[in-house]
Amino acid sequence: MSLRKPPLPRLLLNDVSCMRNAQQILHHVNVSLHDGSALVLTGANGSGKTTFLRMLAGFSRPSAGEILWNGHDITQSGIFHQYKLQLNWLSLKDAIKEKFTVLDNVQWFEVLEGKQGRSLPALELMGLGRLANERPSRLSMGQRKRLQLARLLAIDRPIWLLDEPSVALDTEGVKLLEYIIAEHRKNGGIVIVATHLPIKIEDGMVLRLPPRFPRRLTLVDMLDRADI
Ligand SMILES: Nc1ncnc2c1ncn2[C@@H]1O[C@H](COP(=O)(O)OP(=O)(O)OP(=O)(O)O)[C@@H](O)[C@H]1O
Repeated sequence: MSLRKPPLPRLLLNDVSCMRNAQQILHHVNVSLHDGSALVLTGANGSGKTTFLRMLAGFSRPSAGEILWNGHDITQSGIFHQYKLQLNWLSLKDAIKEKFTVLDNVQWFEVLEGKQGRSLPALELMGLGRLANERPSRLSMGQRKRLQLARLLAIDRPIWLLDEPSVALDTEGVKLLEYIIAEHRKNGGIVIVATHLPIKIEDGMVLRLPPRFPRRLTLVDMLDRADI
């Protein structure tokens, strides 16, 4: 009989709560994530999906509980320094610099990462190869989102925190997003996605955050309940 211990989760949220602006947003969340896994956060507007991602990114600390990376608390400064180098963050703010070309907007992040040669192939995969030398002002909303996805590929860090990554993408763009998420996971990456829109993520865990303030009954709810 083997007495080998099961592997530590790469990321563990242990009874985590989080406040924002003196209000408790997340209550006693428990999640464990191993290499190659995915977590999909859903819930009503204001339920705390972005707060969850911000906390994992280290922008805010848990008010209770702990977040462990490889078994170490990420809020310890020595650990956080290493942990943050594992993160790739895609937010609704696209951080695109208008005075740079499309290619420079990806390459800049790649160079900061000490890497090279990934930016153009990433843009090509995202269907932006022919726009590489244009200014971002030439891009549509969906193309700007594709540029952000190209950055994820060029920077190539293991833990992806994606806030509404499919907003503004067309059907092909969503398929590309699903493809790069699947490939990233095959390579052992972890993906955490906050989304309102359906994205196909095989065997992804789903965490539905409860609404912060239960909404009042609407006329439609009342009619439903009356079964008219
Ligand atoms: N900048 C902020 N400062 C203080 N409180 C905030 C701020 N942004 C959001 N909140 C509070 O945190 C709560 C959770 O917001 P959060 O953005 O995490 O929700 P969400 O689930 O991502 O919403 P959405 O679906 O609208 O993107 C909100 O109800 C709001 O009261």
